[in-house]
Amino acid sequence: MTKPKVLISDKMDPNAARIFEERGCAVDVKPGMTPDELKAVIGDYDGLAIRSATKVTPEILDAAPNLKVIGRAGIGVDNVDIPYASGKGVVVMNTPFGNSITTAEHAIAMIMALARQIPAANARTQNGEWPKNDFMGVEVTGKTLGLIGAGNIGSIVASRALGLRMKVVAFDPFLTAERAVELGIEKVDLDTLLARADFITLHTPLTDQTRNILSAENIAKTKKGVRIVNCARGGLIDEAALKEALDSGQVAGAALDVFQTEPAKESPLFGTPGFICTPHLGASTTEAQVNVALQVAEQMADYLVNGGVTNALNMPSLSAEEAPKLRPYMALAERLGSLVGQLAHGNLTTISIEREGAAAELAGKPIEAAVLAGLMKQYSDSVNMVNAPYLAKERGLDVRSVRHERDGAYNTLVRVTVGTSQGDRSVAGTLFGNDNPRLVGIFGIGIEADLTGNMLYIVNEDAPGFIGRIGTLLGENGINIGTFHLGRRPNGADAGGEAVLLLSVDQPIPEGVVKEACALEGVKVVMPLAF
Ligand SMILES: NC(=O)c1ccc[n+]([C@@H]2O[C@H](COP(=O)([O-])OP(=O)(O)OC[C@H]3O[C@@H](n4cnc5c(N)ncnc54)[C@H](O)[C@@H]3O)[C@@H](O)[C@H]2O)c1
Ligand SMILES: O=C(O)CC[C@@H](O)C(=O)O
Repeated sequence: MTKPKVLISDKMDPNAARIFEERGCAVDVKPGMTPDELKAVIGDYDGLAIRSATKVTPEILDAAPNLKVIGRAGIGVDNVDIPYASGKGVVVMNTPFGNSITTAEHAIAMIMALARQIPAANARTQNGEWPKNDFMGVEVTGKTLGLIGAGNIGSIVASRALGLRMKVVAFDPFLTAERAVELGIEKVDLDTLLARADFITLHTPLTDQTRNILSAENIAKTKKGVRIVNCARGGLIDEAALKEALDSGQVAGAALDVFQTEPAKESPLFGTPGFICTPHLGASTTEAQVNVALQVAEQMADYLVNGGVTNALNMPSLSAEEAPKLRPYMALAERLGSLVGQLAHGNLTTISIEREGAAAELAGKPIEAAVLAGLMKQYSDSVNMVNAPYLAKERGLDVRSVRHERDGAYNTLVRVTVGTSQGDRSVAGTLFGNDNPRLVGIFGIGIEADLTGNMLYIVNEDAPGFIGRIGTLLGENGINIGTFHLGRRPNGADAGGEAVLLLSVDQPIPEGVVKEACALEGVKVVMPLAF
């Protein structure tokens, strides 16, 4: 088996390359490529490991037909076009905890640096000035810290600030009252935070809701002499408004690790009294970089080699332990999705995926994604488990997953039902011997078959002589029948009802033969299928 190929395109701790190699991937390390250079080589790779410098744009993704996974050694993935990657079926992962402590410590360092004006005092002292009277600081003890965003990093900042005997108030719409109590902080609305905080620190992602959360208007609501820290993302603060507020004294100090435009080689803020900055160093400690490099390489290799999914932003998680158990179910689910997609006519509006018996004990999302991949392949060639749920959503398909506790006739069963403008259509399958996907029902008719290769689905009046007629027709056209499966409606009835015939054949069935089969006496439906 050829090894999956991974490209590390940003500066990353060497442990990443070591782990990739140990886990069975071939790895190239090429930090600092231009977008054109990356575009020229990305087609060769199955995985791309990045930090923040590489921008994964639609143009790069279009040039990457083999790419299966992008791994961000860090938290923020704003340098990856995730919707576009999802549309291309590429998994995007990050390492959400590896650098949180380090970044929280950077925020605390910024708070202390602002409180005691350490950078300016350092520069002037080293300049030989000894400016002892110019740097009157403030204590942080007893002061109020306003956290905007109390997730991983925000809550670590809170714990350190409480250790420094600060009071902590937090604005975060997703912070529960219980979690606030657990953290020892007070949950408040944004205006209250702005009015009460002596120091404000930002720890949210950059979203439409958080962009310019510290706007001119909101900065005007702060306590006069507030000090502001941003170690999250540029764009959370209106930099022009911050400059004005520093000049007017509304804001006594501001410390930015991140800027609206990076690298920030120039800014009106540079040189402003009370302003300090670092070049996006929040995650830059040896410990954090080893953590994120190890994690990203482990996660990506796990996906490329074993199919395990951890910390993906566009796909449900799946442990390397679960992956082998789920693999035969994925094959079953994809074939059922494909079958129902090929058989159902009319406008598909809903799809329900039911799991019974052993299947009910497994993670539902990957099975759902595999059914959708099988179904959506009828509409597009480039569908896989990653992009199928997005494509289904785009088409307005209402997807439901149902887990039944009850025991049925099979010890494991997956049933897929699509709602169409012509009514519901349902197919069901099981695993034989734990890993052999097998169809056990079409549209309520019990029929057992492997879903494989080229097949022919026929519904006919259940009357003597039909099997001979279809056999003769295929034989006369040189088409060899591999397997032959029969079922009748209603299940267990005698002759005279409706029969279903599912044949596997050794070659695709020409259209002319399909037409001739349609013309046979008693035939209601003939459909060639392919798996
Ligand atoms: N400077 C660096 O080098 C560096 C390093 C790591 C992370 N980061 C950045 O730090 C930020 C926080 O990371 P994290 O790991 O704590 O993320 P997280 O997802 O754990 O926490 C983010 C928090 O923001 C909250 N939030 C979302 N929208 C909000 C809104 N409109 N108002 C208030 N709160 C809102 C969420 O509820 C969540 O609790 C991210 O932007 C990340 O990219 C920067
Ligand atoms: O990789 C870095 O140096 C920055 C990482 C940081 O911005 C993140 O979001 O994890």
